[in-house]
Amino acid sequence: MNSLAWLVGAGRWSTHLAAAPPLAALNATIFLAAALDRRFSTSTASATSTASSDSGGDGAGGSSTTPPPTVPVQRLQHAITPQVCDHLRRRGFAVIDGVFGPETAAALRAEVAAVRGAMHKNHTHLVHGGSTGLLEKEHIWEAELMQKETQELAPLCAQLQHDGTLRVMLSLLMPELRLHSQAIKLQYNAGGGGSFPMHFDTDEQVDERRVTAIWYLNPGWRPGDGGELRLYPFPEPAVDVQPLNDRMVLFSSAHMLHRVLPAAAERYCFTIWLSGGGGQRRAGTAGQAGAAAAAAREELRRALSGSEPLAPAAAWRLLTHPQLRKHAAKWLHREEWERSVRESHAAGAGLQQALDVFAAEAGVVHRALAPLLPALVAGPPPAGVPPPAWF
Ligand SMILES: O=C(O)CCC(=O)C(=O)O
Ligand SMILES: [Fe+2]
Repeated sequence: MNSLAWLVGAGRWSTHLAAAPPLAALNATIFLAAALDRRFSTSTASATSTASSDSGGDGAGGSSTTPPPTVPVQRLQHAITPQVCDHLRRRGFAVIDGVFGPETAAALRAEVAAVRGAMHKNHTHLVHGGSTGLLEKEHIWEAELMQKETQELAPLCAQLQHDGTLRVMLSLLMPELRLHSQAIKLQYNAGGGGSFPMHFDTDEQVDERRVTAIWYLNPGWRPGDGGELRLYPFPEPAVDVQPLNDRMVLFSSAHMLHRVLPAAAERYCFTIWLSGGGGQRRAGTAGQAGAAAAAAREELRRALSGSEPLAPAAAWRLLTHPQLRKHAAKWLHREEWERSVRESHAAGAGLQQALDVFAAEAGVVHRALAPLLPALVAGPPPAGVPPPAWF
């Protein structure tokens, strides 16, 4: 297969690194700390909606008296505002503080801690030349709430696994998401440098995950503890989200490149993935969609077949194209992508294989996108190039 066929091919990756679900996520990286910090203060200000007035306390490390019997899910009705959805739609992510209040956050944290004994290690999935390997991430433990025994250890999390309030609120304000189902995962990062390499949470051609919602449960978090979630809302610069207590972050599962920076301290969170469709999108229109996708691929092939660099506007139209932007983002951040792979796994043959997969993928993207790279490096996109759609 030539580079371009691989890149815009029929939805199967011959080479990729995946994080959370099998075959689901691709990995990569860069980031300019000072500029980003400034950008982040602006972006969080507009992304953040304070859902409660009693969220100021730090929850005192989970030492609350009586745990609340249920999660006050009605608070999500206030948390998911039109402003939050607007940010999510336009920028691909949104951050909301004080979602459930400190007591509930402490109780949720205690539940994740209670499930620790039933957790398994998280693995990076390496797909290379048709075979798949699993590479353990250091210090990262996870649990899905499949078993009754685990649900009994974490009743509030089990409530959230089934409660539809978040899904309904997002569906009301963003009907285009067509959300249909959800799944929860509890995560404990033991510190000691635990991190996630760059990845997407899904590939549109693999499943219908649309929105990732992560709640952080870290009352004592301080700068220096690490473990920030770094988002790469390409073509905008990266944004760091501190894993602060009772904070929820929402982002596009398929299009938001992200990673977790090495954590020096223990870190608790859980994730709800909201998925769409239930097959509705494919039913009936599969033929049309297939034809449209084939035409789009053909158009891309033509555009990228030359060897001359494209002018900035033409190049950026392609760089923000749904089929190319994720590769462009990873290529742009390739140094950090490689670093994140090294940071997330122990030295050894598995890490070497992951680095080989990284090098192969970065090389393919480099060759396939060659006419666009001068414009990408010179960035940002010129005025008039439409921003990419996130959902
Ligand atoms: O822990 C986080 O902040 C994000 C984890 C993550 O990216 C994942 O589970 O896919
Ligand atoms: Fe992720």
